[in-house]
Amino acid sequence: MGINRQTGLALTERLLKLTSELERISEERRLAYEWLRREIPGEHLRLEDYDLLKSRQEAVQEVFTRDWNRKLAELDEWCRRVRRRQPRLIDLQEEHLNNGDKLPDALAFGRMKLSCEGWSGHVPRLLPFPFKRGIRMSNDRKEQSWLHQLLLRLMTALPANALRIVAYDPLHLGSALRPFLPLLDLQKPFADRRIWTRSEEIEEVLRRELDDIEQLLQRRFGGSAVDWQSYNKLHPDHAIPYKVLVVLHVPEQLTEKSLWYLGRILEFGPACGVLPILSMEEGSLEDRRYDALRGQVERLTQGIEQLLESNPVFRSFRHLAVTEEQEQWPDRLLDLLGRLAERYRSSNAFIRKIRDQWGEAACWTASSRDGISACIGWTPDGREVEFTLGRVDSEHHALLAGRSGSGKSNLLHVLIHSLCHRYAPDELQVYMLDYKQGTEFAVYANPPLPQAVLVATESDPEYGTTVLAHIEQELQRRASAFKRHAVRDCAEYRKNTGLPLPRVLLIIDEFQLLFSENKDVAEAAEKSLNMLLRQGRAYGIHVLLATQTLKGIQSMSMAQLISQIGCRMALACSEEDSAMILGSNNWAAAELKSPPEGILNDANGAGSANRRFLIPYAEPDLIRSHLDELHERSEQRGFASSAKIFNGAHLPPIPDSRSYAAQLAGAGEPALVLGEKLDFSGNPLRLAFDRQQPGHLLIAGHDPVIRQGLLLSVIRSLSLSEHVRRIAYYDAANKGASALREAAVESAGSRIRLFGYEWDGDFSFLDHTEDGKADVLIIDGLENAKPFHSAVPSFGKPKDPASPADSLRRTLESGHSPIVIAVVDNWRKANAACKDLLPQFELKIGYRLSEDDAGALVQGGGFAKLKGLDNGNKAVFIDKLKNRQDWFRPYCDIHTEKDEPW
Ligand SMILES: Nc1ncnc2c1ncn2[C@@H]1O[C@H](COP(=O)(O)OP(=O)(O)OP(=O)(O)O)[C@@H](O)[C@H]1O
Repeated sequence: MGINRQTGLALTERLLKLTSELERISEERRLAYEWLRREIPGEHLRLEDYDLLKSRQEAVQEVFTRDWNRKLAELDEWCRRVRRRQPRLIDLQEEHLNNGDKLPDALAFGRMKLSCEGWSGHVPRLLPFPFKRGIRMSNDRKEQSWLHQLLLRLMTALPANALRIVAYDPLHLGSALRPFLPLLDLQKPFADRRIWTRSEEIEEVLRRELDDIEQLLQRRFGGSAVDWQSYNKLHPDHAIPYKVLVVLHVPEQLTEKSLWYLGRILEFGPACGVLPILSMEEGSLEDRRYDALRGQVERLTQGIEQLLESNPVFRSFRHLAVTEEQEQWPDRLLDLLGRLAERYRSSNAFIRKIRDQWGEAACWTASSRDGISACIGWTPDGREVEFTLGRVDSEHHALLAGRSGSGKSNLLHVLIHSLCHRYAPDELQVYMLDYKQGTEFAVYANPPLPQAVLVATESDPEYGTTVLAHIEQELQRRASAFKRHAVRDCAEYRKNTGLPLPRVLLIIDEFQLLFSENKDVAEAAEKSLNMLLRQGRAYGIHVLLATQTLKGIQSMSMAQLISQIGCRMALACSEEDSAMILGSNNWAAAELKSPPEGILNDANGAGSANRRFLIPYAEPDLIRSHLDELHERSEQRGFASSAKIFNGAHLPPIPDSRSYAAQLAGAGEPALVLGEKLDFSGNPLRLAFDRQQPGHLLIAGHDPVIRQGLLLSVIRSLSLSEHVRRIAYYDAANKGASALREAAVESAGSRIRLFGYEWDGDFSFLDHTEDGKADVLIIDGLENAKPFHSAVPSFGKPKDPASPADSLRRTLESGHSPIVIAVVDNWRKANAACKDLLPQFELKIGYRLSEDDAGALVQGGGFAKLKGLDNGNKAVFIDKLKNRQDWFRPYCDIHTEKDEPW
């Protein structure tokens, strides 16, 4: 309403001043008459004196009438101004509802009749707003009706978004507020959508309100804002609503804790925009148990009667008679309530921004010693909703679920940003493992989120298990350290040793995919997750699992896994999912309108612990700029980023020669560097050929990009290896691309000889090892390499030297130089053409093979059936001799597709 902004003077003062002016004018007239009487005594007046007196009196009256009328007109204008916005309650109409965003600085409540001689008029009685102290009243009908009137006035005079009401009525089960019950279904102004009635409920509600007050005092205020009003003035875009806390029949059903909470709220509430209104019987706090509260009520509240008494200034008037007139309850309230409901409904749109949660002062100042928490949204009545893990009184792991499009990714962004705003990298480490297709978490890779240890997008289940294993190792490391220092948990470790120990948060989006592919992987994942969920708490390791649905995965021992997760966050989903996420019989999530609504439940899904909240939108630009800010801050503070980046959608690019050389340095034998290990380390996969018994390598799979990448890696590795003398490259499939040829010649120079598909296969120029260096024969397309197929008869004289096929077989059997590296594109064809050769290779690499072909590849090696090789950007290396199996991601040449055939 902002009336004071227009006048520069608060309304209450203005009306008081104008009324006092009327009194002053009357008093001035009286004084003037008195003076005249003294000057011109009335007895035995001469005629001319009488005339003089008469004319003087008329002049005084004239001045009086002029001034009086002027002031009256002014007063009238102000009264009309007030009444235009806050008429008497019986005159309230829709147009009087405050549809703006400004708060009034006074509430009209009843009126005063002023009379003076023959004149009388009314001025509204104004109560300064906000109230400086709580209000107490009795339970009698008159005072209860004042309560209704006061609430109605607040609902109509404050903007819809600016008022919240929390009420407790233990004796009448909510019916004490009967006129307002039709509003309960809305989220405003009764944000809880009900009136609390039970002892344990009010204890919880009072605790919550006190927590909010504490939050305001500790986090939101400070600096330039000292209280609710000054904060709202500084932050008009996200002003904190005014809250009325009605507690009827005090101390009925109030536990000891409730009494204590209430006392604190009386003390600190009004400065934080919380108005406690208590009703109680005379003497109901006489018992010694209530001594403290009684004192607080006397000191910190004012009786409603006192509040409604006219200003003492009026009592000193001698001309103006002032009488109070109370409000009357409107007859047609239902109509008005309908309008009010409409207004509250339409104001439900969520207006908070994610940035509202962050303040510069709060950046990286929090300690995670006793747990981590961050604001992830607001309840409909504007209270911050904190996501908390790891505290003594909180849960330790979280589950987030909601159907596709319900805003899971958005909530994860909000959560990650809010946490990473609060905790520096030495307080919090985040592992992000995303199984979703798309680039949702990719934003955290560049620039890397300072707290991120891992940013993995489009992850692979195999890879996921290695991440879990890595975190398990971290847990073990912590366990040993705790044992050494004889401490029980993270907080104690930090307290006793003074050493830093960041909390670890592992976030797995679409975690059900970890269990989707392969039984071995699923079992490994489940085992690790179980271990982290069971033991993570003490070691400051927390897990957040997100999923679209729990259906399907429930069939595994997932139910047990999930039962260990106490904090549940649900977005819109089916009733079935709601019951699975939150807890049986808890279907509340099915009613959610997500985005932006969500439910936070940190009591294992118990229905009474549902906290409905609204999630802010993490705008992409904002996310990016916040990340830049965090990154800059981390550089200033000297936190070196060590985030591992994994993108399952792309193969790693072939490193430059220098990196290859570095990888090969120190190898005492010919070696290949073929890609990155598919594990948390992401280290290069180095494959060395034993000097004594080098073994031969078969590479099989159907994917031109991987094939090309592997061949380039092979050639580059061999040409950089000081233990390789000569290389023969036979392009039997006639598939070689110019890039490959150029790379071969460029890196190996004269050490390489290139052969086309017409080659006769005579590789006798490749000697056995002489000077400790090996020769290598690369057969690219073994299935097409006719000279090496046993089916090809060896024409010529029987005494002719051995055919290339025989020589190759002998070489493979002997396991001696030249080292043979054969590439097979079409496994079936190769199996038909040179079945006898294939088992001779001790070293094998497979990629993009059907389950059967993969089985045939590892046949006889004692390896479990290879699953998951038919898709994904990965390959497996198998060493039969050493019984070794490594999954890896082959390097690829990003230009492969553009190359023309060789
Ligand atoms: N709190 C919010 N306020 C406004 N818009 C939102 C909010 N949360 C999400 N959205 C919007 O809703 C859409 C879906 O959100 P999001 O991608 O986070 O959902 P999701 O549950 O992760 O979906 P999916 O599982 O299909 O990827 C997006 O366009 C997003 O911008």
